[in-house]
Amino acid sequence: MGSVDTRFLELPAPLPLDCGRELHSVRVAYETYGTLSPARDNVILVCHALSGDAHAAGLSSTPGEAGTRDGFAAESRDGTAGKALGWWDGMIGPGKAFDTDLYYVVSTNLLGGCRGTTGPSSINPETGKPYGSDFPVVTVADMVRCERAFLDVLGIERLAAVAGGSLGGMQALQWAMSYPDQVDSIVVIASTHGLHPQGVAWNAIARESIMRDPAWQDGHYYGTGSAPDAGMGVARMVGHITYLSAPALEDRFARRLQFADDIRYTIREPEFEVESYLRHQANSFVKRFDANTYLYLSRALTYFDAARGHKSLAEAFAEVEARTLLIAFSSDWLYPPAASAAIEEALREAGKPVEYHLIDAPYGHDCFLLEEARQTPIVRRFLNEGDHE
Ligand SMILES: CC(=O)SCCNC(=O)CCNC(=O)[C@H](O)C(C)(C)COP(=O)(O)OP(=O)(O)OC[C@H]1O[C@@H](n2cnc3c(N)ncnc32)[C@H](O)[C@@H]1OP(=O)(O)O
Ligand SMILES: N[C@@H](CCO)C(=O)O
Repeated sequence: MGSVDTRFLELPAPLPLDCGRELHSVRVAYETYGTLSPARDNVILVCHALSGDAHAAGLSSTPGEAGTRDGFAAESRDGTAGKALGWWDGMIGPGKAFDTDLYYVVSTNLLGGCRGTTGPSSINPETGKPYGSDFPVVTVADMVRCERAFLDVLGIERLAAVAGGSLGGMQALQWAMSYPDQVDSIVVIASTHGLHPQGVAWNAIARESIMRDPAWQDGHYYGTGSAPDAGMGVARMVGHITYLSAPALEDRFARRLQFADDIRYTIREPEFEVESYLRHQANSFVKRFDANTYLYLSRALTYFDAARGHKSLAEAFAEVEARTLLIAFSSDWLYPPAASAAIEEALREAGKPVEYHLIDAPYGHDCFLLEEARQTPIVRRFLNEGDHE
């Protein structure tokens, strides 16, 4: 893809939210890849998961600029100094799953984010100070409403597809329910119609860890010189473990010790390799992510329940017009294959076109970021079939 710029756009009108409040002066960070067709009918919206951002593909030409908090560094998945590779670079580009020779791929930072789109670290126009915990609680439906309003500004009415993994997959499902006549297809990967109680519980532990850090200061830590990095580091450790699988950890770390071939009788040192790995994940995360955004996004993904307000999931899908592609991974216990199977069953019951693929892979939930080669032919064929309908 080469170098890509993150751009920013202000929504022209206030954004109404599920909680009853409105957000004024909403800014959206976004990137685009490929060429918009004259008929504007080749647009794929890519939605990111918890810790992603608008930079989905290519090398960021403006590293760090998408972040709104001082000190955020653009992340590099390949160690390319100063230029970060997008989080789904293996899936977006010429000849890739989301083929930029054919499609105009649009990626935004979601509402509530901390990488350029309005979120808790943004300035509240009413006070002139960062919102902090005064930011309204947002839902997946609010994120999708924000994406709809953003696309309106670009003059894009209809989407060839909406795609995403995890929380991104929830957004894709929500698109098909909120705007059924504006979406041709959805690609829902490693996602769910509603997180199971164990997933809700792990998210609750992560949020508690942030909120119990005294540096959180009831959510108003911006400009105080301290931030709940300790709490958020622990939150990421918890979260990161839920994104992996027990066999993957066994295979990669076993019970190997970090420094010596024997224990040291310490409680503070990360003696096991897996402990050291977790600390590294925590330390790199706090440099690039805002704790309040973590709280709000974690809340939004636990609230998501496609069947809420309906008698059944099938009834919730009654208005859906999009073709649906579901992909799940055998080792993903957080967003388990059973959830994708339940979505498939409900869509079939509602008489909607759907296909479900279960990929046997060992890396847990993060498979959607790692198993790009095996997702690619499935996604390409699915999108190609839609083009010929
Ligand atoms: C989904 C979205 O919308 S975007 C969000 C996607 N990005 C993220 O989630 C970022 C954090 N997550 C990850 O890195 C995920 O594991 C993945 C799936 C994206 C990448 O997986 P992998 O490439 O397998 O990375 P891995 O888990 O091995 O971590 C590698 C890092 O751990 C470090 N590491 C490995 N072993 C150890 C150890 N024993 N001690 C300390 N550090 C260690 C490596 O040095 C490397 O550091 P670096 O990232 O600073 O270069
Ligand atoms: N590793 C991903 C998984 C969340 O679903 C993230 O941090 O966004």
